[in-house]
Amino acid sequence: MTRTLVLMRHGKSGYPPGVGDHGRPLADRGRREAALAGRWMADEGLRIDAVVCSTATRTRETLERTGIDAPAVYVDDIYGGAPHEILEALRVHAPADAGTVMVVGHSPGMPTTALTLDSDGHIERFPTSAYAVVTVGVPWDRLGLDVDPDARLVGTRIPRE
Ligand SMILES: O=C(O)[C@H](O)COP(=O)(O)O
Repeated sequence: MTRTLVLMRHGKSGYPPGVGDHGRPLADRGRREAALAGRWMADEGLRIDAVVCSTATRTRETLERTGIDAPAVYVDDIYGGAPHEILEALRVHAPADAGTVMVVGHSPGMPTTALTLDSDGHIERFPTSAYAVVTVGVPWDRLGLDVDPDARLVGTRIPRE
């Protein structure tokens, strides 16, 4: 089975006074671009089977705005997570039979995870709402272990009007 991993950074966020980092919401632009990302994914034929999302408000809101209604789990380790934590979350939470899994997280976690999986990959920039598409050649529960993931960074998309 070909597995595809979509690593998405949350949309542009706001900084309302008195709201801690974890609770910060999206800005209007972030809401629009997250919705656009959902449309771009659909247009390129990405049908998401399962989602692993950071617990931060801005990532939850990003997922909601994409319109993707696949089953989602919310994992605190994605918030501020390094690649090994993100891969561990996938090992634990990605359903074995899911063909395409999306992680909604942060920078630098999302782009560095893509480059950890494909060390020959290249990412010039990864602004808010960007997503990377990575094919993976091993079951989800082997990611991040001492196993070649046989992964390829297919590309990065930056949804903008
Ligand atoms: O992805 C990120 O850069 C962090 O979550 C910080 O978010 P921000 O850039 O919206 O402040």
